[in-house]
Amino acid sequence: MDELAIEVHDLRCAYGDHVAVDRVDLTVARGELVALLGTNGAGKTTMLETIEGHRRPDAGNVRVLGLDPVRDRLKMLPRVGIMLQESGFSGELTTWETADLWRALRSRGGDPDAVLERLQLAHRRDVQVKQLSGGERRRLDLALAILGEPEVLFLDEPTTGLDPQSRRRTWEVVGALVAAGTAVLLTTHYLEEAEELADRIAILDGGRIAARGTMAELVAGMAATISFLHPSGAPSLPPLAGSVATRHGDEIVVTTPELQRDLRTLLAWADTHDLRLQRLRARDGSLDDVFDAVAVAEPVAA
Ligand SMILES: Nc1ncnc2c1ncn2[C@@H]1O[C@H](COP(=O)(O)OP(=O)(O)OP(=O)(O)O)[C@@H](O)[C@H]1O
Repeated sequence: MDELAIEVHDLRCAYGDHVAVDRVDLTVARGELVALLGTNGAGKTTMLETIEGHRRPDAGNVRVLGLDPVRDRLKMLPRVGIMLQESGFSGELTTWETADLWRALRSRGGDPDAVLERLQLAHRRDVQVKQLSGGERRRLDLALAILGEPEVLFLDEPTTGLDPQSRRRTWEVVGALVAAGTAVLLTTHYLEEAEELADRIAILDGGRIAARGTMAELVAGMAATISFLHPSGAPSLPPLAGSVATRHGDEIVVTTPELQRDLRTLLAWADTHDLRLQRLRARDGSLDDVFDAVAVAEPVAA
């Protein structure tokens, strides 16, 4: 069995003269979740639509389960689940009728009641879709995408509009599918969603992959920071070799390659001078920092 469920090689997609996806490579293995992040207009949706077979690439190669998503569409569809940003289901049908219709259309099998139970929609099975709340509809979208346990799952911003509890429940369901061997390609604007779920992360910017790797690999190059309110009348800071201290209003921010060493030095300095460091915070580099670095590096139009 092919270990790679999704293979994208040298993909290029353009709208007229505008290149939306520019020579991108990406793979997702079975049992792996890859999160595609990016600024607005970075090309995530275009890329996802092309991998799903809704658009033909202008150049490059896409394979899903070894199949060409456009040419072999009918063979591919029963084996994949797709959760779009907006679903176009009739509001007149009930939740259960929608799931049952979807099962018949996708000829993929699966038990509508089981999947509704899994997404905590069993109590809403006989309610018309138009009467569901926004969050319930989003959960129904996911229920339909995972009906019949697809081998590959595409999730386009799956938790937008969900409350924290529903979001966590969604993460549990997706995590269980990945553990059972499903390959998942996810786009999201929630960095904590990528941190929670992704085995690997790719950050798209202006149609190109600007950064990629595991969470650990991505944040490895990011400096840690220590911040605190500058105590009034405090003497100058102790020497912190290789670190940079800046002042933002009343706050001191130390950017450091040696978090533990500098924190120890600063606490000793505060003890010696009998200072209280208010709003003291120390943290490692984060995905936000990686994302900011990508966004900041964006060329400014002349
Ligand atoms: N139908 C279209 N015709 C022309 N340009 C388009 C079309 N759809 C998208 N674009 C452009 O292609 C680029 C990529 O858009 P895309 O929707 O793929 O980005 P995205 O990363 O999904 O953005 P968002 O996070 O805002 O949803 C953008 O510059 C967008 O304006």
